[in-house]
Parts: sequence; structure tokens; C-alpha cells
Amino acid sequence: MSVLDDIVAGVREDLAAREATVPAADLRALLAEAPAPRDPMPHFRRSGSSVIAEVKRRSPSKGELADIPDPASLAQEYAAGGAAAISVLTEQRRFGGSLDDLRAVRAAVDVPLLRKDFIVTGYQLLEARAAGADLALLIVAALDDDELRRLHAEARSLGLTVLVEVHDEAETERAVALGAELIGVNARNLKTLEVDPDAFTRLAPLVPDDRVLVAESGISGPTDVKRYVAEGARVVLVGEALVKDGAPREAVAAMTGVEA
Ligand SMILES: O=P(O)(O)OC[C@@H](O)[C@@H](O)c1c[nH]c2ccccc12
Repeated sequence: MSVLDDIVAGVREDLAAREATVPAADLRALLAEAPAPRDPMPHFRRSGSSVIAEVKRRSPSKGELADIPDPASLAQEYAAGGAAAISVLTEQRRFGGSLDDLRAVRAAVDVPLLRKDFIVTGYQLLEARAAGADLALLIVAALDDDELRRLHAEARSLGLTVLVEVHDEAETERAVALGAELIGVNARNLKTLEVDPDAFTRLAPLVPDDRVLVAESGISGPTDVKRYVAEGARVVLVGEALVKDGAPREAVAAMTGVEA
């Protein structure tokens, strides 16, 4: 069983417990009252890099990254530094996150929020919207083509912007064929946890110019950002480097608006 399969199995168990407590119909009723989601695409399409800054406590590859007792105040620092969006990891077992983190961040900032999780059912999309997310991640490696298409359509119908994540050629072709507007190349292979620093370089040319490309994982500062922008990224998604930096506001600012 790959790491990814193992994570998804845990996610499905936790999900079943939540679904038994809060029925989908209750979430739908909540959403009927909710304000429309924020659209991050105009910021992403601006010239110069946009940053999606991530609230991330730990990961299966690196273990403990940072003690984040107050995700809301970290998010306020990210927003003050000019983050185009904030990613909140909500997976509990391996990443130490929760929907409570997402709700706390939503209450504290006005920028678009990404629910970063292993989304395998429509219920998780309802949860994302109900907790105040504006974007949702769909990981191509975790979904067959039917699931990917169905979840993508469901997310769009809820008004969510979808970040479709890929790591190899075949996944990139699936994302493009799906019509994904926002495609993230994760340098890390979630099945093995290995990082391939050349993944972006290889995959970016397979993506048509009308889509927005996001470079994900292993970005440590403005030098990395400049390289990815030169290779076609408009957006960078950064976790570890920001949660470990004592001055996250300045760190986000330094990675924002970088030109090739
Ligand atoms: O902490 P980093 O190396 O800056 O990486 C952030 C982000 O790319 C990473 O958290 C991530 C990318 N795709 C994912 C899918 C699931 C969980 C986590 C991720």
C-alpha cells in the first residue's frame, strides 16, 4: 500500500465518523445562507508571483514542522504580507490539521482560503464550503477519472475554485483534459514522498497557456520563486519555509510579485 493509499484510508474513516454526526443535508442548509465564495483567479493572473501561504504543523515526510497554537494569527501575518490565498491543511492524522483550523482562519482574514486535504467525496466539498473555504484541492493521483470529473463538477457547482494537483505526465494530461483552470505541480510524489525538483520543468510545457500553473512543495525563498516564474508558474504554494520562519509576514512579502 502506498503512503497515499494509507493516508486516504485514514481520511475515509474519520470522514465516516463526521458524516454520521452531521448529515450532508445539514451542511447544505448551512450553505444556503453562506456568502458567495471569493475568487482568487484575478490575483493569480496578475503579473509577478502570487503566494498561497500554508498553515501546516507537520507532514509524513518531515514530521513535526512547527507548533502552531494559533493558526488565525499566523494567517493574519500571511495576509499582511500580501498572500493571494491561504492554504489550511485540514487532514488530522498525518498533518495535524482540522476543520476547526479552517474556521478559525476564516474568522480572522478576508483572503481566499484553500481547504488542503485528501478529498475523495462530495461531503468533504460541502464541509469545505461550510467552514468558509473558497478553494478545494483535488489530487489526481488519489482519484480515478470518474471520481475526478464528478468531484470537479461538484466543487464548481458549489462555487469553489479547484486546484487540481499533478505529479507526472499522465496526471497532467488528465488535468488538462478535465478543463482544470488551476493546475498545481507538486514536486513531491505522494505515493513515495520523494521530491523531484525537475517535475515542474518537465510538466509545465504540457499545460496550455490559458491555464494558471502553481508550483508546490520544497520552495524555500525568492530564488526558488524566480526560477518557477521563469518556467511558467504564476503562483507558488509554500508551507514549511513559512511556518519555520520567525517573520512569516516578511517571508511572504519577499516571495510575492517576483518577476522572471
Ligand atoms: O511545506 P512545503 O514543502 O512548502 O509544501 C507545501 C505544499 O506543497 C504541501 O503541503 C502539499 C502539496 N500537495 C499536498 C497534498 C497533500 C498534503 C500536502 C501537500
